[in-house]
Amino acid sequence: MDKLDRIRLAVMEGLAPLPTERAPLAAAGGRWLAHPVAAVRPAPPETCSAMDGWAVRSADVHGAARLRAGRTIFAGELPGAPLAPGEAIRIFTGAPLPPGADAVVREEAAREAAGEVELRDAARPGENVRLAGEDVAAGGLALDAGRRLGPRQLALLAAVGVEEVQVVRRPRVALLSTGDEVLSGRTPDSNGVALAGALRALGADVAPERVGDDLDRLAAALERALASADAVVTIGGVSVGAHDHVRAAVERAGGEVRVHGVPMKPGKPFLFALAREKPVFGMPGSPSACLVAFEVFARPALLALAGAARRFRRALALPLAEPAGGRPGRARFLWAAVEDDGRVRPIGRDAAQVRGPALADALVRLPEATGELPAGAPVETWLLEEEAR
Ligand SMILES: Nc1nc2c(c(=O)[nH]1)N[C@H]1C(S)=C(S)[C@@H](COP(=O)(O)OP(=O)(O)OC[C@H]3O[C@@H](n4cnc5c(N)ncnc54)[C@H](O)[C@@H]3O)O[C@H]1N2
Ligand code: MOO
Repeated sequence: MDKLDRIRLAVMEGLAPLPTERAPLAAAGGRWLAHPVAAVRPAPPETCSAMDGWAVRSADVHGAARLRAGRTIFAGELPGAPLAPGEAIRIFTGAPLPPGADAVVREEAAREAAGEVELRDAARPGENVRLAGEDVAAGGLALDAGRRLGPRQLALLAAVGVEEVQVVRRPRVALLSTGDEVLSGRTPDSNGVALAGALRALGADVAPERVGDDLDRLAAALERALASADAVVTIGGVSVGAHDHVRAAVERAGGEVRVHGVPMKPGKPFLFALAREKPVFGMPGSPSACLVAFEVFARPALLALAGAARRFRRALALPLAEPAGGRPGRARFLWAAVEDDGRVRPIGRDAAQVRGPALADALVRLPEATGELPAGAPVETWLLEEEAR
């Protein structure tokens, strides 16, 4: 673990999930489960056919066989009376297996004529049969606490009869874009756009605001933010310029600055504080630095508040498509495209760029001990999955 990892863990330390609430499935999408959820019903709900064909007793079909053709069972019907020895019942995919049947012979391997069915091959016990609960058993664990409920997870819960879940409340995040140039619009608030979207993609309710380079105004805005939000994210004003008031405003609000300045590029001036027991993330103003610092520190910490078990991006070791490096002694982050052959190609490196973040599929992290790396060297690659919002 390097210095940066220790700081990341220190930022997350003590950030517990927010209170929980009950939600019907229809309102639970995008939230994180507060508790493990057990299946109310099994999936599949009943032992059923996996094919259109004929339900049989496998003992009747040791090889090619001729059986009496019985009734038909469709999906949604009751299984009805047991299958008699020497009988085959026409059955469709998803229809419940009649008692006594233990295999289904596919339509294509059977021929029906004059009230009889001719079966070409032997039927093995269990063939083309799905057992009730073989996917998820009733009462068994459906999803664990800390799982995000996306469409596929909601589908699983719906399938096993869960109608309501206990989820962590949505974080309320105040987003303060600072700077006279941003307030006036001379510099577009591109970081505000990026972070509002990134926060909403985490399920947060976002309250964005712009504040000029005025310590009193900034301190007042921060006070209001701390009164109403679970967390505050500020943008700009955290380095050493004459107008960099974020630290002073945090201290005026009684905040305790835990981190200010981190061994990485870009994103070096990042600030983390606790004020009224709420986390305050001070992001650098330079666009690439702002988004890197968000990825490295704020996103995992906010995921902890939101109740997520998985807080870090999935990281793979992928080979560099071209040489890359930096000054040893601090971690270096590069926006990168993942090419079709699985190599990663860095895009730009200036701390003020907006192009790299927009075109990247991944963020590459070069460790602090690394200097220049040749093409082909494996590098830690954080995959940035699409988060539409
Ligand atoms: N003498 C020094 N100068 C700087 C240092 C340093 O250590 N010594 N650090 C540099 C580093 S590293 C970074 S990163 C930047 C970040 O500084 P701040 O966080 O104080 O950001 P600002 O000065 O307020 O703004 C920097 C830059 O970003 C633009 N900006 C600000 N907010 C937004 C926004 N919401 N959307 C888009 N762009 C924004 C702002 O206009 C400036 O151009 O400091 C270096 N300087
Ligand atoms: O780290 Mo600043 O974060 O590069 O320009």
